[in-house]
Amino acid sequence: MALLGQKRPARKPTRREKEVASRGTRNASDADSQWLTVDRLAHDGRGIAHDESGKTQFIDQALPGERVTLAIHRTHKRFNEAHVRARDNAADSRVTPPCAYFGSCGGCDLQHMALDAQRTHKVQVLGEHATRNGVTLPEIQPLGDDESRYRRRARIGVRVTDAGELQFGFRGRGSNQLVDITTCSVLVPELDRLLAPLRELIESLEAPKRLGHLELTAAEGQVIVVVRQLKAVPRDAQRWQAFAEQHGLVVGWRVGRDPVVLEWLSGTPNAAYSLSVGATTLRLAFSPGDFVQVNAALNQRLIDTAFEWLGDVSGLKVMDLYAGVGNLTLAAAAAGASEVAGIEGSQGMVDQLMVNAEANGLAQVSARRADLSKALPSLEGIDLLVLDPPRDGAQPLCEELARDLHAGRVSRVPQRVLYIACDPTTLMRDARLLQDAGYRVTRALMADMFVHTAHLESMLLLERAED
Ligand SMILES: C[S@@+](CC[C@H](N)C(=O)[O-])C[C@H]1O[C@@H](n2cnc3c(N)ncnc32)[C@H](O)[C@@H]1O
Repeated sequence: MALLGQKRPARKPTRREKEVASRGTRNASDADSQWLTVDRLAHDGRGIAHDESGKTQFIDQALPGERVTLAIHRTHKRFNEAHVRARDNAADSRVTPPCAYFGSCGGCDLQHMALDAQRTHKVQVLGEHATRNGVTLPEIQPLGDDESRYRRRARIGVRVTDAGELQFGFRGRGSNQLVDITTCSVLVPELDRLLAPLRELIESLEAPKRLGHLELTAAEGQVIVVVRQLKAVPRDAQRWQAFAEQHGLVVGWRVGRDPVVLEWLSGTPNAAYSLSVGATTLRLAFSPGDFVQVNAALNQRLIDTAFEWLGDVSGLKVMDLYAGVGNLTLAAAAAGASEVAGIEGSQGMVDQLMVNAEANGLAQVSARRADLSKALPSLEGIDLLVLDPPRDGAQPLCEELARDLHAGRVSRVPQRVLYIACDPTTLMRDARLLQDAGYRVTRALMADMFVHTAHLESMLLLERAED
């Protein structure tokens, strides 16, 4: 009989559910009382120590050389996850985190480490990924700057609890819950100073529950706020308009589900950033949903380094895969390449790339849409291949290059590959494929694009011997 309108009786947990529960969370009172010394850092920035039985402990915010006792918050068969209960000494690299939310907010992992120590750690991580994959690297160049207010884009979650409390911020560490914030020390100042007023505005809205999240973008000369709104609320639209006027913002909302409609409530978006290539200054326009690197200064320096490595590219035929709105495509053209073809999966970004090429007078640029996980382009006659894939990497393409090289089809294999990656695991997997086929990594760089987090951007130049 159907239990309409009645509570279902509790069912027995499955064996899997029982196992997960028994693994579960131990509270601090169960914690180990041994003093352990932290040996090194895991790739995600947690300290690693071993207890008397040899079991590995991953410890939040513990640094190499520190003696600690632990509060274990999760046990597994081969390792435990823990945080520090007591610390006997402080590593030289320890600093006071600049943000009061560090530790609870999931946005940053490394604020307790000095910036140069963060960078040394990330260079080491990149090197370890290379070693693990058998890739031979030259010395890894670190690239970073001291400006840690770097994020020009952010997505802020908004939730109203059943008790009517507003939560406004990023997800907590290892949790789905939002950590309520009024400031963020890695946002560029024009975005950070908006957080407290935005929070106040949302509290005053008629229907804050209709709001999903906010996307903030600091473009040159313009700050754009896009509100994810489940259902339009006209009185709230007026409040957003007044807020936009007061703070000089462009505000839009994406309303509804299926289809979601983007409606501009105040101002007209005209987002763009500048990029210098030699004596040329490019202006790249983008829409709020398009990919752009979050750290503008490091993006510029990464491109400077790339063209320093590449030397004179005039007359070269270049293909830029995963091209976005043309960040590297236009840079290669401005540096003198004779033909540059960009391929990108989003038609909107392909169109934007072509608008950008035309606006910057770069007639040698072409672009088309393709899903590069399925359709591989012909590289016949290409001198330089630029790869800048998402986290999955570019395995199918690298496999195809390796097959062509093994089969002696050298005209289809570029002399040089410039590979930029946000995931060192897939980067080194792909680099190994290219290395086995005859490429050599001649330059390697770790760009600290995401300061205070364990993420790193890397760039390799791979070259094969002249035919
Ligand atoms: C890391 S971004 C790089 C964008 C650009 N190179 C830049 O520097 O701004 C990766 C790009 O790959 C695109 N992309 C993701 N998956 C793709 C696929 N399967 N085929 C083609 N493009 C894809 C994304 O839309 C995004 O623009």
